[in-house]
Amino acid sequence: MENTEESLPTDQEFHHDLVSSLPLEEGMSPVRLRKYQGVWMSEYFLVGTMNAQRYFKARPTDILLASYPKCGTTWLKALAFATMTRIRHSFACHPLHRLNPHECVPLLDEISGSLESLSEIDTASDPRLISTHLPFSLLPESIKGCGCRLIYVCREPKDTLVSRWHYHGKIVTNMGKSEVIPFEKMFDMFCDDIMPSGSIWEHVLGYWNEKTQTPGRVLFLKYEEMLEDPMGALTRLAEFMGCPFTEEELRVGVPAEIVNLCSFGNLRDLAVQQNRRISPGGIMTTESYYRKGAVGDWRNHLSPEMAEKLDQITATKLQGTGLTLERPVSETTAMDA
Ligand SMILES: Nc1ncnc2c1ncn2[C@@H]1O[C@H](COP(=O)(O)OS(=O)(=O)O)[C@@H](OP(=O)(O)O)[C@H]1O
Repeated sequence: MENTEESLPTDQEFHHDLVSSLPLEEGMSPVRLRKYQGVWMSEYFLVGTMNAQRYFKARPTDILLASYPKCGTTWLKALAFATMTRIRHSFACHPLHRLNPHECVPLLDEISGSLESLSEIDTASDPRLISTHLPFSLLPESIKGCGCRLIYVCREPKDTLVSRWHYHGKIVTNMGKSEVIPFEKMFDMFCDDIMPSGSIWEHVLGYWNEKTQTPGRVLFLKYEEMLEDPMGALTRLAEFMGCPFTEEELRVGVPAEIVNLCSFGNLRDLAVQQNRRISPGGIMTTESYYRKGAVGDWRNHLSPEMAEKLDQITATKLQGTGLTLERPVSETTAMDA
């Protein structure tokens, strides 16, 4: 039979077919994982990822906020958005009072898999603030090649795992399911790199390698250091984004206003008051992104043996790279910071 234009699969159908042909892991139900280009990924984000890889056109002026899930993405988005748009928005009626930070910075690998979100990014004016959970290896070639700036936030793996497990519990509840994966099982999957966005160690190292190979391109932030010195982190962020605070802004306390606006306590209270469902896919509620905002909660979940095993993996994977994801010295909470 002759192929007419109608009978050819669209890119979207092609991508959906491709997703269902990929290796499947259902141990993290209801989140289904598929192995794509060597990385376990949440199935929800795969069509969006493929669309981004195929169609996204990066610009040298773009600023990409990248992170492994549960490492401080929400906070980084809030800080970067408030910093970049500070001339436009007064603190009294700031968009962050009514919007979740995830609604202020678009996700490149958008869950919907439609091209709408990509075209919205495409038409945005410079400089564009965009976010992703993709590992560096899966980024669209246009991002890898265009020299745009990357801001990466990383977090100590044991606390990241604990945060992920609690978040997963919320996904299960919000989807009306009852079975939460036992912590021990998620621990094993985490050690074996079978997590959404793949291995935390490969993820961090992908961006770390880019930082060492292309000086000046990547700002590397650590969640624990941000908690200890939020003002210091904000100062570095603003300088890296090309909009350092002026003498006058310092004098009238603009950085402190931004730190307070984006603080865990403030954003969590706003989210709890709103209590509404938001993207991705309307599964999560506004408050789902705020839990403890603390360092060291792994002590309440991991046995000494489990902690030792994860620390060993971290030490082995990062050996010789110059990067550390060390145990934090002090146990700062976001509420204190
Ligand atoms: N403003 C602010 N300050 C400090 N800490 C914050 C903030 N916002 C979110 N959080 C804490 O970050 C954890 C969620 O990580 P992410 O934002 O990366 O999650 S996500 O990937 O976007 O779903 C999660 O950590 P845990 O509390 O350990 O679960 C959140 O509580």
